[in-house]
Amino acid sequence: MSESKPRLSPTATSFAPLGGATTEVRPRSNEELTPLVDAHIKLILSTTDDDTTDFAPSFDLMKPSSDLAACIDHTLLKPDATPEQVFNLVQEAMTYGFKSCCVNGSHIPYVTSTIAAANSSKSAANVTIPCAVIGFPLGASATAAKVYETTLAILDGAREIDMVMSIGHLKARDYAAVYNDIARVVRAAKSGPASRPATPPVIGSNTSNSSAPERTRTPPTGTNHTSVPVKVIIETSLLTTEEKIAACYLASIAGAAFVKTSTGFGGGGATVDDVRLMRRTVGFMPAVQVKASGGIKTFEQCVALLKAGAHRIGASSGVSIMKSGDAAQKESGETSGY
Ligand SMILES: O=C[C@H](O)COP(=O)(O)O
Repeated sequence: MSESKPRLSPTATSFAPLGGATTEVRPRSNEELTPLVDAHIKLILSTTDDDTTDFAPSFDLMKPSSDLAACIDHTLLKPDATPEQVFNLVQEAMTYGFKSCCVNGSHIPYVTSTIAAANSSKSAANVTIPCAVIGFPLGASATAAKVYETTLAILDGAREIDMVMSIGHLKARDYAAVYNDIARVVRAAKSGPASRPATPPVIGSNTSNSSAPERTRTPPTGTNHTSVPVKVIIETSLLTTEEKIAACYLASIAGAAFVKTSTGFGGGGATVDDVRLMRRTVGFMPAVQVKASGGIKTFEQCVALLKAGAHRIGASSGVSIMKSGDAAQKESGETSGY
């Protein structure tokens, strides 16, 4: 996606990320964070987005393409998702070239091994990677639980992490809790396998998945990553405008690679206005990207959200998005072949 210049011109020193390298996490206090958050809210609200110029991705948005597919996280997060449905998700992702398969942690080993098996039988490796949701869908888990969930998912092959922030602490303006929660997950994702805690002891054979094959948590090949990007889901449908700005600002300075609109389970999904606001809010740190997710069903929705500033799309309807775009092209006489 072509990176347009940040639309804001904050003084770098006033918004420099806190805490230096995000591999260290010095807990932050509300005394430190509240003035910074309030200043950013004021800045964003004062720069009305009268500039509605669209962001132009570096690829043609007139028809579905492999470039569009590479922006889509093909997602299956339903509580009743079966291994067969996960298998189909992976096949679809590899067929269309979607960026990732986004699933709950218990499905990560299966996604990892299914992609690896496909790659071993193909000359060209698939672009699709495993992506795990963490603290999903409520974000109300203890930080230590999110950290451990992150560690296990990466040991099982996850190459991206989509965490849900602590929404209640944000609404209580406990910015330290929100920041520290995100920063500790980011550190766990950046710290690399060597410093990850040992795998948990297997407690007896009467585990809830006793029918599941015994799994030894030795990192699958290719997971020797020292830096797995973390996306922070802020759940826009539950937030005011000021809270959306605060959440994106805190996620950015805590080391997030993306800010993401929705879980898809919070009663609302991605909107053009929210994506535009989020893109402006993180503009002071151009490396931070925006993911739109929740309720995205058509090619046209994807185009509108990408033009509003989204870098990535999360959707359980990836195949119909690609096909709906193709149908539109057929009507106009061109096809993309999907
Ligand atoms: O990206 C995560 C969302 O759960 C996808 O939501 P969706 O099922 O409405 O596409």
